[in-house]
Amino acid sequence: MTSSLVLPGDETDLREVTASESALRRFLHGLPGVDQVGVEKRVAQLGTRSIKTDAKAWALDLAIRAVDLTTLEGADTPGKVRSLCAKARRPDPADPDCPPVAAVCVYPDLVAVAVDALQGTDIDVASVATAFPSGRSSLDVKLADTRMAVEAGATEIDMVIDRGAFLSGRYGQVLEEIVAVKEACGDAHLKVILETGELATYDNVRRASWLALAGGGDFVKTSTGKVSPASTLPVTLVMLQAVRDFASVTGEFRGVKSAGGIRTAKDALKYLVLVNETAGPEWLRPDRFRFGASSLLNDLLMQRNKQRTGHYWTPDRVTID
Ligand SMILES: O=C[C@H](O)COP(=O)(O)O
Repeated sequence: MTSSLVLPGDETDLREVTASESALRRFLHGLPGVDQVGVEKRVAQLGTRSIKTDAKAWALDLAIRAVDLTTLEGADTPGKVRSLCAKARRPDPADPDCPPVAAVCVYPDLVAVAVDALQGTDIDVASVATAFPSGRSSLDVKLADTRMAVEAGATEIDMVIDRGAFLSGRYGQVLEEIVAVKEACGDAHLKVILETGELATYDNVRRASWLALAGGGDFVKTSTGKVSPASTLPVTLVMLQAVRDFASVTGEFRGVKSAGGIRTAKDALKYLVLVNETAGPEWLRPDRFRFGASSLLNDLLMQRNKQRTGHYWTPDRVTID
């Protein structure tokens, strides 16, 4: 078993931690337990925070810049992906100051279409891979899926962990898959989807986050959007604590992507408050925090417009996300 990561200092050396299944289990089960009541209370408290007008305008723009504009439907077509890319480039065609989103996220077979449509921009093309959303396939198939997306031009890969293996305690297998997919990514960034709605406990979310980080994930991502519950504020808090603690031990900054079920600007702002208060303001940037969302952008744009003009858009200004 190998890890791409060596922790500085000698208290926790992930080379040793990941050297054997038993050491890995000891490490993951030795992580402090999550105080469920405390986490939920903290989220409820932060949810009541109001944001001042200036900060709100800034936060709405940040939220737009942090969106991975997503379409992951069996019925997706090149035409739909092109429309989405046009929206990603210029979310509000009437306002040249409106920032573009961070990335467009699609299935592997539509990566080339997105790459072509986003030429000349800094917008990333993210592809789900590794037998998304279930992750139920052989490692060879998962690696082939990843390579296909990267060869087509994906700059970000959103993999899923094998939840069956994780819940059975086969942590070494999960880690090895993450390490292998990271290698197959080459220069593309790797987001590791935990599918928190299937992990049952916050302790498992914390353990899976550390596994993903130890395996070289650039981001830990909550959900596929195909399982309910998808992203929640409490699981995001636990994941933010993991990247914060990982950074304090290793000096390496990794990101969190909250994905699935986030549809309103009001909720997006609650997430940004949570990021600020849990990981810190250093994480309030699109390379350290993302929203994976298929239908959040329109509400962000409507609230942005309301903020600037004092009135909402008329329905004809709203296009598909
Ligand atoms: O990764 C992103 C999710 O699939 C999007 O989920 P959503 O359709 O609930 O926004």
